[in-house]
Amino acid sequence: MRTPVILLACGCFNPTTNMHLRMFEIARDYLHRMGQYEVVGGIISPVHDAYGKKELVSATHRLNMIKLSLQGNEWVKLSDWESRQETWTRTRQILQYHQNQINAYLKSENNVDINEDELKWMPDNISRYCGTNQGIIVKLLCGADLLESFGTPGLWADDDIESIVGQHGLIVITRCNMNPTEFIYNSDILTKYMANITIVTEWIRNEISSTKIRRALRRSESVKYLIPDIVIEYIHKHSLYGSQKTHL
Ligand SMILES: Nc1ncnc2c1ncn2[C@@H]1O[C@H](COP(=O)(O)OP(=O)(O)OP(=O)(O)O)[C@@H](O)[C@H]1O
Ligand SMILES: O=C(O)c1ccc[n+]([C@@H]2O[C@H](COP(=O)([O-])O)[C@@H](O)[C@H]2O)c1
Repeated sequence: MRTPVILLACGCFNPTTNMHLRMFEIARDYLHRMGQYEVVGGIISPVHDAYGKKELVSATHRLNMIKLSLQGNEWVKLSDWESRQETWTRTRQILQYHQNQINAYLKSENNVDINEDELKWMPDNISRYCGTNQGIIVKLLCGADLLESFGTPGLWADDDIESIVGQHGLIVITRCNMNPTEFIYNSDILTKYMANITIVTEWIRNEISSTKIRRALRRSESVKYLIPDIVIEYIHKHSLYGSQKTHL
């Protein structure tokens, strides 16, 4: 029997690129074909403004751009829980919060204890799992750069890495010039929990990143087909990233 899982991607999404959306599709496709997991849904959790990364536009804009990007997408939902907290929250807590809410919902009688706001990011078909006594695991979906950031001294707590990989698990999408398999080999904690890490190879290599999109926008270069048209229009309308509307 397949283990039901939900894929949660965290990050800045500054702005959303087509690669963020593709990441969910190739992960779901690969996991279905491998047969171990059943992907119940996907969640995007944009980072809090207090994360304070250079050039980060407000969470309000980033949430709006994700909402626009997800129009017509039936299985990936936006969660604003992280951005509504008082300050930046560590990824371990974000995974735990969403997993606890989902499993509490599945166990609760008539779902009386669940706040309506929390339902917005839950997969539409979640009630199928009510009464099955089958817990749902929320896994962290990320690119290989996020995995490699585990090795940045002082950035992640060892306990958190152990909990994220041991209790949730990782689905890692390969990125240009990165070797996640070697990175795992070099880490004792990651090697210990290797069975909980799935590497998905993006064979159609690309170097799309939000950094390059912001750079192009600043220089008034076209970003069409790299991010959704509707997001480009939003960026121009709100003059984000130093963009000036020369063309779509
Ligand atoms: N081209 C890509 N290939 C694989 N994963 C990607 C790609 N772009 C983004 N991701 C993943 O999407 C998640 C959210 O990414 P994030 O918002 O940090 O995007 P980014 O493009 O890496 O941003 P920035 O360039 O601003 O650092 C991360 O796990 C990141 O690894
Ligand atoms: O939980 C942690 O300790 C932790 C440490 C560093 C980064 N993160 C998360 O990882 C994501 C990094 O995004 P970025 O754009 O800086 O690559 C973002 O969602 C952060 O909240 C999380």
